Amino acid sequence: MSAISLAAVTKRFGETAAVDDVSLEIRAGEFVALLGASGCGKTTLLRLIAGFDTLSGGAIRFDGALVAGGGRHVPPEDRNVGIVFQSYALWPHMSVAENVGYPLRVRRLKGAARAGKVAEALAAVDLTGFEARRPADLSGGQRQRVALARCLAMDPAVVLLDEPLANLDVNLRASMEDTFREFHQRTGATMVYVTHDQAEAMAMADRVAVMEAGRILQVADPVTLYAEPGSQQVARFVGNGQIVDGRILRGLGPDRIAVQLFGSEVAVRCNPDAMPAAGATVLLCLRPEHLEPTEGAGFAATVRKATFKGSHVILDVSPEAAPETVLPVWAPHLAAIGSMIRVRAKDGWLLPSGHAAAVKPARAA
Ligand SMILES: Nc1ncnc2c1ncn2[C@@H]1O[C@H](COP(=O)(O)OP(=O)(O)OP(=O)(O)O)[C@@H](O)[C@H]1O
Repeated sequence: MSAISLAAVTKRFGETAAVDDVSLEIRAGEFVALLGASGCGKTTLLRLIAGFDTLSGGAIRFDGALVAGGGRHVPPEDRNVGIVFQSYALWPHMSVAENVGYPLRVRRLKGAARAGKVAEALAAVDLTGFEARRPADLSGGQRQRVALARCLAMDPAVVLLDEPLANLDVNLRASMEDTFREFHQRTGATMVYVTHDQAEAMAMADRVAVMEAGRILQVADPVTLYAEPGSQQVARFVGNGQIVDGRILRGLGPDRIAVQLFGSEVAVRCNPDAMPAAGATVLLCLRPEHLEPTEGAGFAATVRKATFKGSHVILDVSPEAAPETVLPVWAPHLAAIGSMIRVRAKDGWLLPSGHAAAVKPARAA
């Protein structure tokens, strides 16, 4: 395994900066997901790490050794990087065992040593017994596991994965997520995983880097990213957070603050270093599970839509105080469309605004 250091990495195609001044330290053995919408630059960044493209600026280091930048470009085959693509890239005329053994053959590993490594790699992805099959006689998930085994057989220090589950159906994706996690635990390889699917990134990665327009907006572990998004873009992209206006009433503690929301008072979490002053208008991120129907205090809202989800119901409601806003609410029961209910916000996250003034927590009465 190798630590990867990206320092002010930039890649321009003509006028477009596909990757724009990206700096990121990936620890040896870490599993990092690059997450973003189509065209945000994640594949380009992966290609730069692999060595398929040259940098326009910045530097890339593996374990402190410069592999790209400052006029230097170590070619892909000398970076000890394994790559798994969306399209599997298997040889159709070769058997499973030949496909997995091919890079070892190129490295001139022979006989029992090669066969041993192939068997070990196939066992790791649960494909023992499939050695003689051709790729055409495998399912999509099995083909992707062959591609993973081929990568594993090389003992790469770094594994790069470019949307490897994009061609698979929903059920297979879930079982492949387990396969990737096990692969990571087993090999201890440093992994960089490109995806536009936030659930996939959150399920597998140690840290997720959210990208937009060639830049990293935020990099954090999945729990922090979900609970404490640093910007509106991240809040919306991760977990479909709704952004609403509120007004600061008073501080409640080092990281809690009372906010007026649709005419009712709610206590929300906030960054202790970015407490806005009382009276300030702020933006809150609310997720469906932060909201619940209530008989008591809360804000009045009209039910626009009710969707049964099995374990729970999602009610789309519009607050009376902001009829154009639609908020999904996690509810235990269905409610009639058009009915008026009361909704309580039991949690929420105050989005950092960047120009905050301190507000003192209220004294205990
Ligand atoms: N070889 C190229 N020549 C010109 N522009 C390119 C080239 N490769 C990528 N781009 C542009 O750079 C930007 C980032 O592309 P990239 O493929 O890295 O995005 P992505 O986030 O991986 O998207 P997707 O998920 O659709 O693959 C896009 O605007 C794309 O059109």
